[in-house]
Amino acid sequence: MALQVHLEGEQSMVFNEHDILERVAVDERTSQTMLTKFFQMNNKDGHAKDLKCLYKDFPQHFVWNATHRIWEPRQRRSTIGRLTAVHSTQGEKYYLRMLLMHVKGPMSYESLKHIGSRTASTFREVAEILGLLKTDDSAEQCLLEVVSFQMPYTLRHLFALILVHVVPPNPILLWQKFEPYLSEDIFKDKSLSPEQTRLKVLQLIDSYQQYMGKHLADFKIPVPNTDDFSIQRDTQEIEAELDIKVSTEDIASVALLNAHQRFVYIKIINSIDNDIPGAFFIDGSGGTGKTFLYKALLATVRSKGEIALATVSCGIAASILPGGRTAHSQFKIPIDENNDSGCNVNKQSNSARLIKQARLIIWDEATMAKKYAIECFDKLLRDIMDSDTVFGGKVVVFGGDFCQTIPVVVKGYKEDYISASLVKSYVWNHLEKLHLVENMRAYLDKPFSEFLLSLGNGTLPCFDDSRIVLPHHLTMAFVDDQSSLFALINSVFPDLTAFGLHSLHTINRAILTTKNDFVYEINNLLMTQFPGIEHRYLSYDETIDQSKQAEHEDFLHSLESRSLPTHELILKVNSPIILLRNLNPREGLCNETRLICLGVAPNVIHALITVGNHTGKQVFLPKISLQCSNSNIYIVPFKRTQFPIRLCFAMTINKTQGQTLDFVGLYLKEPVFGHGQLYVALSRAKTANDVRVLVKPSLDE
Ligand SMILES: Nc1ncnc2c1ncn2[C@@H]1O[C@H](COP(=O)(O)OP(=O)(O)OP(=O)(O)O)[C@@H](O)[C@H]1O
Repeated sequence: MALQVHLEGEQSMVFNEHDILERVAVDERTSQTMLTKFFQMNNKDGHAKDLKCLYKDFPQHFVWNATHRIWEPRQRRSTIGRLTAVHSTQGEKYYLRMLLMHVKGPMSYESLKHIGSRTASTFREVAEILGLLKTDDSAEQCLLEVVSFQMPYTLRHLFALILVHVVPPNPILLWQKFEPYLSEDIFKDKSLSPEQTRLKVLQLIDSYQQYMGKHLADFKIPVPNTDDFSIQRDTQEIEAELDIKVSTEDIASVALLNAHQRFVYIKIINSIDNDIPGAFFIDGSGGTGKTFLYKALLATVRSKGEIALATVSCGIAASILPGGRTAHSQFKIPIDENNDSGCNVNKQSNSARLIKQARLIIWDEATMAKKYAIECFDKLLRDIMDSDTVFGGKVVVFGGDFCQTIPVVVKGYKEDYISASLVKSYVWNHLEKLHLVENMRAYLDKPFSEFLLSLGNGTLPCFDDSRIVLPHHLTMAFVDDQSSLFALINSVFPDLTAFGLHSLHTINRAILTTKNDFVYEINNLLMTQFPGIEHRYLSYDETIDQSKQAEHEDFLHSLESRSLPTHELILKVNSPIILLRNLNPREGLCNETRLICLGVAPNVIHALITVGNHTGKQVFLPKISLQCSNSNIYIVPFKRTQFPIRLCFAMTINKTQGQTLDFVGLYLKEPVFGHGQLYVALSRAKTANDVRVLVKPSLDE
């Protein structure tokens, strides 16, 4: 059903040739339109008031009587409403349409201009305040909102992040405007001249950007032309590695290694100490202490003042290891595997020097990497080391668990997954296989640990070829969709106010499920119960080809993808959120990092990191433009400007790989479909008491 859109007093009116125009103009009946009557209904009609719906959804509940020009309650058949198209050149009418698409239950044209305590003078202004328009000053607004926190260290990180991910139109102006705030703490050092202070601040920002693959010069920010700056640039990558703090806990972990871990540890350290080339693969199922062992190895090498590179196939696991980075960013492996140019590391570069100096290179979750990436890495090392030996004769340690997730091949079959994986590479036969077998995560619960082992190895008895029976004490009885889901929610989150205490025990609980649709359903449900005031953020969506914008705008807002934030993001202070992009893995901001939302402002979110090595760190997140990595899945390629986050009371199973959770609620509305998904989900818990599984029986059961 087409719904009229017009500015106040600018509706089309139908009248007869002989009608007297003065009368027509004041005739209430002919001047009423679907839109003016929609406003009236929201004012006066009890049902419409309760519904408080969007204009486009109104025809689902009311039907337009064209003769009497009134909305009447709908008796039958639901209809989908569509607002008539308005081109962006039509100014205020275009912005009015935009607001009608997003503001629920408006009572008049005027009411659309009220936002909280403010009254805007135009619809455009309202659209801008609601974040529906892309503004050139969003980076500046974001920094201004953070300035009041007086945290120059965090502000510098945000500034670096904004330059790389927000790409403001005039970085130099931004620098000039915020230099005093960015320098506040360093300025207090009276031993530094103003020039030296500026140099130091710029060096710091430049060094943060380096891990995002950029430098200040890329943004034309004038860097002092001093030797200090270029020397620092030349050595900063190596110095940053040497500066990684070795925690006393990681040093102490060497003494705690179990017999298998110790065997592997000694073997690897022996290779390093005696300069013996070594290429190892540590195979261990979930919880057998691979990460614990890597930390012990890294601490041992680094505490001797030597370089150990910690890399991982995925962002979140990188943030768990001290100094961890994704292997793709550390070794500059091309994303496109058809690109045969190899790793983008120049043999004379600082990155190559760093790799050459490294005494140990770890690549965790190598089972998730495609064989081509590991082969690129092998070629890079041979080139840098001028050697024909595998991995250039360096000590390289891969690790992973083939029972968990293996490489993702879009729309691929089982054979495609296997043929893309490390085991099918020429490299595989060169790796010395070392095994960890004792489940240290579930060591307090032996029967649970043994159950996980059989599940991972595929040795549990199956019926109907593929189904297994879960032990009774892990499952919850299914009554009906709603009450069973509420029971699961209550067992995982018995007290939602506990999030406000920022206790890690509360934050480290999650409902895991198989599909994003179920994730949205649970997150939305929990958000309605979560205490606090709702803050609503709407994304700005734009087609890459701008000529298609007007035609597709409504459609773009409705698009969902697992790698994109939603068009409408509802947040409350203290709600748990998850990051959707690798903003700066070195600083703990990875795809899948979980955080707590500490505060909200129109252009920035203040949050606390709750997983990995950066737990407890406060960060600020800007809105960024995100393009879906595979635009082909949409009819029209487009970008979405939104905070790169989602709620994470519930998550898909894959998002928790490598993590230990204090409580796992597994919601199986339909059977698990991916390789090792059930195993990954259950093996996040330490004991059987920390798991509850809700399985919805299939219709034939
Ligand atoms: N030797 C040990 N002594 C004490 N605790 C240990 C030991 N080894 C591992 N752990 C603990 O067991 C848990 C699981 O270990 P870890 O995360 O290293 O396993 P993992 O093999 O990396 O698991 P996943 O494959 O699921 O990522 C962690 O809480 C870790 O601290």
